[in-house]
Amino acid sequence: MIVTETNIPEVKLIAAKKFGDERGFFSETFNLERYRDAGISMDCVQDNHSMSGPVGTVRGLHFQIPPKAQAKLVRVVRGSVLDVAVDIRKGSPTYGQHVAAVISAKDWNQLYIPKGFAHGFCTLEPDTEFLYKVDDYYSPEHEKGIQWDDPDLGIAWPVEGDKALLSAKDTGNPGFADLPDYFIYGKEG
Ligand SMILES: Cc1cn([C@H]2C[C@H](O)[C@@H](COP(=O)(O)OP(=O)(O)O[C@H]3O[C@@H](C)C(=O)[C@@H](O)[C@H]3O)O2)c(=O)[nH]c1=O
Repeated sequence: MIVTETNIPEVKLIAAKKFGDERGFFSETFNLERYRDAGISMDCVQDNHSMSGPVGTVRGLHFQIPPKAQAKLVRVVRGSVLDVAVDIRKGSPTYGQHVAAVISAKDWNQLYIPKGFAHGFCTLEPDTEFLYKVDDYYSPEHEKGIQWDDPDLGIAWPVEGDKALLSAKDTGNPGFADLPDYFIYGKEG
């Protein structure tokens, strides 16, 4: 496995090893010890799997607030997405900045998103299947969203605002300027 830093050092791109043979392939997609040694410390408690039919489906930007904040390790087993992580840690040198990376079944890559980041993605292919591990349980009371296409964030989404397919919930998310200081840099836990 190869771990690469991104423009926000705490967000990491991972290339998992894939062993191909005449049957198909084998891949370790998570290994507590090895990921920890690579600086990715996650006590995962839940695995999630979503499928998005149409190209241009947008899910996000989402996060859970403390004490139910979640780190996420995301990957794609069918299709591809533009995956986005926005730094929402007040006082962070990269506050308000984001990482955007194509995560795909073909590239077999993963993105590690620590606590203190809002996360979302836009599908680039039909029927994209998105898998992710999280290190705290789903808690609707702690769940928050930010407007995915807020111009303040400057995210180059691969879909026009009026063509994106969103959940009803995600059409009503507040803008970045209205975000309370849920996370303080250095105290994300
Ligand atoms: C996230 C989640 C949802 N659900 C339920 C609630 C709801 O009825 C249904 C669909 O939920 P949502 O519309 O919130 O699903 P979705 O928009 O896919 O939410 C996800 O988006 C991505 C970008 C993330 O980063 C995730 O953390 C999560 O917020 O699934 C769970 O039971 N457990 C979960 O962990």
